[in-house]
Amino acid sequence: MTLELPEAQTIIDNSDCLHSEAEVLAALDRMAVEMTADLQYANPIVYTVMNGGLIVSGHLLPRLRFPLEVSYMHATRYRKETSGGVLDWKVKPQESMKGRVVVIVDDILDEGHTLAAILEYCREQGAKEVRVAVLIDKKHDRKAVGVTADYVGLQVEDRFLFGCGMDYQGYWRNTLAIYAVHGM
Ligand SMILES: O=P(O)(O)OC[C@H]1O[C@H](OP(=O)(O)OP(=O)(O)O)[C@H](O)[C@@H]1O
Ligand code: HPA
Repeated sequence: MTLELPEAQTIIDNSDCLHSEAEVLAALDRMAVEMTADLQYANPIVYTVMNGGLIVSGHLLPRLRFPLEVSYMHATRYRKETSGGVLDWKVKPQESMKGRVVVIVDDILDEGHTLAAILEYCREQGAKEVRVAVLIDKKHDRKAVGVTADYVGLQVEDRFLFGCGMDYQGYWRNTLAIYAVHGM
């Protein structure tokens, strides 16, 4: 369902800004330093998990000043809802990852079911190593067993977030700052 414009505007006007644009950019700088130290000689394929990973990748990739290939996959389980359901693979990776170092970039590690399925897929496909970079790791104890990220920009409280790739009812992926929906 598409929101009426006033409603979409009210959502952001009433939200709580948890991390400013400057804080997000500083977090991306830190992630890039760590990733460069670990991966500059690894010749990785870096996959953006669409749609949420789009903004993070757009800012992170130019900070990785070493040779790498770029691709994407699309897996979704929240759609326009605030709780996740069954994972729907819309686009699986198209190229061979056999023997390669694979880096997965996403906006958020929440309950971890999306990443669990992606990690399983990459290992089945013969990736030599899989590293995970997320801007946000949400703080709670409902994580899928064994799912962690190697590079994390910000630890954020357990609220429903939007901005920097994350949507609320399909809107507001297009900010750099991170917001929490009022009352959620
Ligand atoms: O850790 P989890 O609880 O599995 O949630 C994290 C996933 O949820 C979001 O994707 P979503 O399903 O909303 O798809 P979208 O990015 O296309 O909106 C986000 O971009 C992550 O990929
Ligand atoms: O808090 C969230 N906000 C938006 N999308 C999400 N996908 C998982 N968790 C979230």
